[in-house]
Amino acid sequence: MLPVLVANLSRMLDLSSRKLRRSNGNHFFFHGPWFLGMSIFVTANPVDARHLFIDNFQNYPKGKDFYEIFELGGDGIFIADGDTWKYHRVKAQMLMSNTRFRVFVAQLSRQKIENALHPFLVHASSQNKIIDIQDMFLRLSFDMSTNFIAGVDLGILSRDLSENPIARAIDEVAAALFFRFVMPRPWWKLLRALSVGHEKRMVTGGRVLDRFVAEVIEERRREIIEGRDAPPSMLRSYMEETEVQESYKFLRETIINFLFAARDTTSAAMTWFLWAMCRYPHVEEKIIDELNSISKSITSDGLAVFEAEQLEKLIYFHASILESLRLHPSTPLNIRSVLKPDTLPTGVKLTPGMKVVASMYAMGRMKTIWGDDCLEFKPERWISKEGELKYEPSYKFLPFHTGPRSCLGKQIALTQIKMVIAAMVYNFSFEIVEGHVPEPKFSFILHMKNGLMVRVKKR
Ligand code: HEM
Repeated sequence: MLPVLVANLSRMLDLSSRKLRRSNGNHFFFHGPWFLGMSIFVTANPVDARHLFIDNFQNYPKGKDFYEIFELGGDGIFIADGDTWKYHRVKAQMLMSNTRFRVFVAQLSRQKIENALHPFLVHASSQNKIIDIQDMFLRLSFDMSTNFIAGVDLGILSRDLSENPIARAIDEVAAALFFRFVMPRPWWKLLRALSVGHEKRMVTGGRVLDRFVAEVIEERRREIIEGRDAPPSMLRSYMEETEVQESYKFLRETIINFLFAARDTTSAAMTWFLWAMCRYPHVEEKIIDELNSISKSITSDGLAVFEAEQLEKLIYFHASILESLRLHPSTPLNIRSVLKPDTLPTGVKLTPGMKVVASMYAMGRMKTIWGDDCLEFKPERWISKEGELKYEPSYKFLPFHTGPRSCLGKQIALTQIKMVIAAMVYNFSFEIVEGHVPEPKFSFILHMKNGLMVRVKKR
């Protein structure tokens, strides 16, 4: 069974979605070889999701295996369970729901659009260059995230697209984490003991990240001691609180967990959305019409930039982003452990030691949830007859997860996606290079396997 699984990894999302669509109850069990004791319950059923993530959420923690796989992130919000998780969650929630913080993130996004994104696209357009827009979004999203999380701008999105050691370390660590996730535990443990392959890169990448984190914490500490002004950031705000001032461990875990939570998710969402704009020009046209109805400022380059609060008014644009996330959720799978024996409302019995996987990718493609046209890209499905946004329960639409562990960065991510995409499609047109077929890649994040190669033209 396992060699078949490994050989089909790249097609795993589509294969499992097909199986989920055909299975009674839209769920199934996957049993690995007996000697691994692997028993996984895979579901795309909203009734299961509601029970697992909301009603009996305490029984489905991330678990010990998850903790071991993601050891680099320590006890951070993304990894921890119980009281440690709650502590991180309460602190982060307070900061991220603060209006001043949200306004600051929007201002920062605007600066990045004007100073990095627009110059990059103007240059690419004037040179008639083919660009990998996935790589561009990863760079932009990394710059934006390090800025609001740690207060540093690494300037990774630049004209020359030079390689950055910190971004490379994150990529290598993420690939190694995924390798651990899909390989039997004894296998990756052996590679770790031998310090070879992904495991070796995990160690070297981890060191680069730790050095980066140590430097930014030291820099913020000096700013505070010397009474220097600095733009607000998560790190600075935490360090100004006496309670956590000295806890290096807490600050380190916050930076690492938030970098992993924010960078790839947001950039993957932007990449699939831009792909949708190229693939469905009638949707793009409607979005541009909507953008024409709100106020904008014109930069010295003669390019339009939109403010977050203006973009909030646009229903069709918002609906299109939800539609893109429905078909291409940034995190395609969500994994949990089983603490105590439990019976789901659908009658399935789960026992401790099993793993539970909810496929957001499959859920977005279920006729039982979205109707016969579930595979079509139709922003209209999110809009009522009265022209308002339709409410869909979060356990049915899981790209930002649901329940007590739902995404804390949802509003920030939506703001960034809207500001960036508006500044792109209003000023530039994009065309996918002929013969380039974007394909989902099977990993924690729904990246495109071969990037998204496009030509860009100034409108
Ligand atoms: C389009 C962009 C994003 C998507 C689709 C997304 C999606 C998700 C999902 C599915 C989870 C649940 C993961 C799990 O339980 O295993 C999650 C958790 C989380 N997200 Fe996001 N996210 C996005 C952007 C962001 C950003 C920009 C931030 C930070 C500013 C962020 C911060 C977090 C945090 C801290 C958690 C952990 C919550 C907890 O466990 O209590 N996310 N996100």
